[in-house]
Amino acid sequence: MGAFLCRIYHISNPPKLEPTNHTERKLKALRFGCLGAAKITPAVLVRPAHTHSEVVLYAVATRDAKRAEAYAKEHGFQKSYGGETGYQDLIDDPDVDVVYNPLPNGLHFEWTMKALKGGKHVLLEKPATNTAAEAAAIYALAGRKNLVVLEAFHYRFHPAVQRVKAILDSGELGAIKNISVDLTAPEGTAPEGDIRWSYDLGGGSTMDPGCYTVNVLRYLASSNPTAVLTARAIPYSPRPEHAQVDKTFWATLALENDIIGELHSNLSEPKIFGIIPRMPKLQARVQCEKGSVEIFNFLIPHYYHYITVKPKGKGKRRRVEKAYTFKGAAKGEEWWTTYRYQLEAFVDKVQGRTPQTWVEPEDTIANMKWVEAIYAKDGFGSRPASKYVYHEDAE
Ligand SMILES: NC(=O)C1=CN([C@@H]2O[C@H](COP(=O)(O)OP(=O)(O)OC[C@H]3O[C@@H](n4cnc5c(N)ncnc54)[C@H](OP(=O)(O)O)[C@@H]3O)[C@@H](O)[C@H]2O)C=CC1
Ligand SMILES: O=C1OC[C@@H](O)[C@H](O)[C@H]1O
Repeated sequence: MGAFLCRIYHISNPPKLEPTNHTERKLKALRFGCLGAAKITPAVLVRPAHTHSEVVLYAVATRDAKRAEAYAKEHGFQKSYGGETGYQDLIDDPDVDVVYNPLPNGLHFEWTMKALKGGKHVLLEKPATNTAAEAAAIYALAGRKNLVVLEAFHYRFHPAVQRVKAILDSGELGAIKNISVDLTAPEGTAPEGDIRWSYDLGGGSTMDPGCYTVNVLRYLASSNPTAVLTARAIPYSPRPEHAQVDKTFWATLALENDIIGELHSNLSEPKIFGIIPRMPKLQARVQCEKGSVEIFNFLIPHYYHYITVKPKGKGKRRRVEKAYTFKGAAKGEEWWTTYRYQLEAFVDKVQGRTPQTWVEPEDTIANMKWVEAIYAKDGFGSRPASKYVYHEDAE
């Protein structure tokens, strides 16, 4: 219980670097510029930056200049840009090394392409884009310009989910037969007007929690789907503007090596009897020939998680594991969040070091491909492709 409370405390109040280190880090640190005043930025970038000696919270840009100033002051960014040209002004700032892009999904493509065009590395929120073709175009440009782009599937950087994969890869449980993933959020988590309910901005359950279910399925299976066997979704509301915005979806996929994947996400799980909020579901379960492994809370395991391994056979015993840090030399602390581990890897990659793990371009592109395939099967259709056109001669 003490360890749990200590971890929770440090997640919200990470120990800040000493002032001497703060001064030193200006020498070789990466200056981050952040697009928009998104709710997720403090967790993904601001708090992790406080404990990373090579990260400077340099600038933030929002569509409103006053809000940009206030946000910069509140979160410790040195500079702010605002108004209609704010995002582009931030990209054009020669002192920005890295752009963090947590804009609505439908704007990821345009602003990532613009940031790359401006010569910046990009930490890009999930899902990378609205379509697989857009994700491919981003990585093609990044490759040509020798810049780093990472789709922020933060959970992949934490030791917990890597431990589950290591158990599967060890062969202890034999071949994988079935993987089922559930990711749900209680009603009210995404209120009316939230970007997640806008088709034009790339919203919907399959795009939001759903993109993680596709990702963890592919990650644990170490293979890609071959077909979407079934898919069903329910719209957010009966209003015409929500006809293609899924509140919840279920899908069954066939994967290479005879694996079946069962995915479900709900962005607005109704209250029990209309009054009692439901607990979020955050599980991935893997059935294998010789047993099973399940992780509770693969998404944000830094708060709390457990991995239950049930090997089949005489004398084999069920065991429960936890992994807040890596065994061996890899960096980390009990209280490091998924986002902190992710920032470590991202900075390592940009600085030319080998990150502990990475989400490769093909992985991101394949994830978008299968998100789109689910939308094709359930009839909701892919989110609209961006109207932004990148001109090669503009490089
Ligand atoms: N990694 C993770 O754990 C999580 C990732 N995410 C991802 O991060 C992204 C942001 O999510 P979230 O923090 O909830 O988003 P918010 O709605 O809080 O922020 C989105 C930002 O986008 C900017 N924006 C620009 N154009 C528009 C527009 N037309 N409509 C609305 N906003 C606009 C706004 O910036 P401005 O201030 O300039 O007005 C706003 O601050 C999404 O891609 C989401 O999938 C979200 C939650 C968790
Ligand atoms: O990235 C995310 O993680 C948790 C979800 O509940 C949230 O909607 C999503 O954007």
